[in-house]
Amino acid sequence: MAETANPEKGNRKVEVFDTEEDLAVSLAKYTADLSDKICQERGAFTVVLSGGSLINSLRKLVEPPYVDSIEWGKWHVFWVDERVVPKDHEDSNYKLAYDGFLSKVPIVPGNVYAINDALSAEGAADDYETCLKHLVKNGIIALSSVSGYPKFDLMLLGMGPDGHLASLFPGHPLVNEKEKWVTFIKDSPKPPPERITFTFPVINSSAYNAMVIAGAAEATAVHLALGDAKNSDKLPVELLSAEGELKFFLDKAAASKL
Ligand SMILES: O=C1O[C@H](COP(=O)(O)O)[C@@H](O)[C@H](O)[C@H]1O
Repeated sequence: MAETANPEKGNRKVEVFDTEEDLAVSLAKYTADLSDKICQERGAFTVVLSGGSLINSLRKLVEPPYVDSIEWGKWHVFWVDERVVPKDHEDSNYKLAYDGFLSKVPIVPGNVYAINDALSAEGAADDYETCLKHLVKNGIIALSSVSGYPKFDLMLLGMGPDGHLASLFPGHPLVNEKEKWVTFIKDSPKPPPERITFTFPVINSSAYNAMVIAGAAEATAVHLALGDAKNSDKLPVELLSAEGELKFFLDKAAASKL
């Protein structure tokens, strides 16, 4: 059973689920409904994944009815951040998503855009940005008429207990990057240190952003992001928005300090 915490604020919605299982069920329906709508509207669905616990929360998508009903052939899959490690490394967000999700659904392999793991962090970020520019040019990724940045259809995001999202960490200058679409970090406070990440202007230009948070470890950051606290140094999660809709999927533990 879900309840809506904090009434709507702008285009932000917050739903709290009794259990992480209920959350996963609702997240699958939300993603499948958007996939249906957007595949019909534009013939392609650009989905951005994060790493971490998010992938496990997508587990209902690889089961009936969704495994059979979603137009997987129209999906184009990206990563909001990636660790600069080989694709078969335990720390790879690609490997996590492939093992837990992508290998279980008929997405076209050529529509899965992993980073080039043969490059340095800087090279991989530039290469990924070039790939995005090419896909904007040929109309697979939309371009926001509001911001001028790429407008992905749906980003499925997670948050760490410190309030970071993607590889944008509290107090790190990358949080303020406005020029690049994709940038790199070599001193990530969370290992591994070398990563690439979408920047906030790209993340916040997304049509739909789903922020998925389960567990008590994140409750303080959730409270700062969604509660009435007035903190001057904003956490990355507090800077999150979306052009269309930003929806928080929380379990009771994550929402326990609201
Ligand atoms: O390092 C990362 O952490 C965040 C949060 O992960 P979680 O396990 O606490 O949900 C993740 O969203 C990001 O993609 C990943 O690289």
